[in-house]
Amino acid sequence: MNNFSLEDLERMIAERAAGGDPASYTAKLVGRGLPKCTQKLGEEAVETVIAALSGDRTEITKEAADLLYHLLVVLMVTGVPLADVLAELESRTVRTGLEEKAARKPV
Ligand SMILES: N=c1c2ncn([C@@H]3O[C@H](COP(=O)(O)OP(=O)(O)OP(=O)(O)O)[C@@H](O)[C@H]3O)c2ncn1[C@@H]1O[C@H](COP(=O)(O)O)[C@@H](O)[C@H]1O
Repeated sequence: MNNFSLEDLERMIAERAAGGDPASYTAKLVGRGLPKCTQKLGEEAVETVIAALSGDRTEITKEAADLLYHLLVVLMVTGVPLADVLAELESRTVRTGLEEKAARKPV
């Protein structure tokens, strides 16, 4: 399983969403629109936090997998390729996180 990548999952999500198979969770979720997809992303984020605080590594692993899957769904629905997120992360590697934070424009 070590060859499986987030890019593979991103591709699978796009295929399932486009296919519209009624047996596909992805197609069903995407069909319910962005607000539902983002609601699920938020729920999985909270469940990952709860798992992390419990210290149960099996639960953390499962919740983190749910979180990454739902993040990829939201990226797909909003039209942001995973490659853009990875490029953003790569661009940040030239400086520390605290330097990057200081350089951000105030909101
Ligand atoms: N990685 C995942 C994955 N992770 C989590 N989930 C689904 O996310 C859902 C989260 O569970 P919840 O109980 O929170 O959600 P729910 O109760 O079903 O939804 P709501 O009632 O809240 O709307 C579960 O139904 C999980 O099956 C996933 N569904 C699909 N994938 C991948 O996507 C591929 C395609 O799946 P289908 O689209 O179903 O063909 C699969 O082969 C997997 O590789």
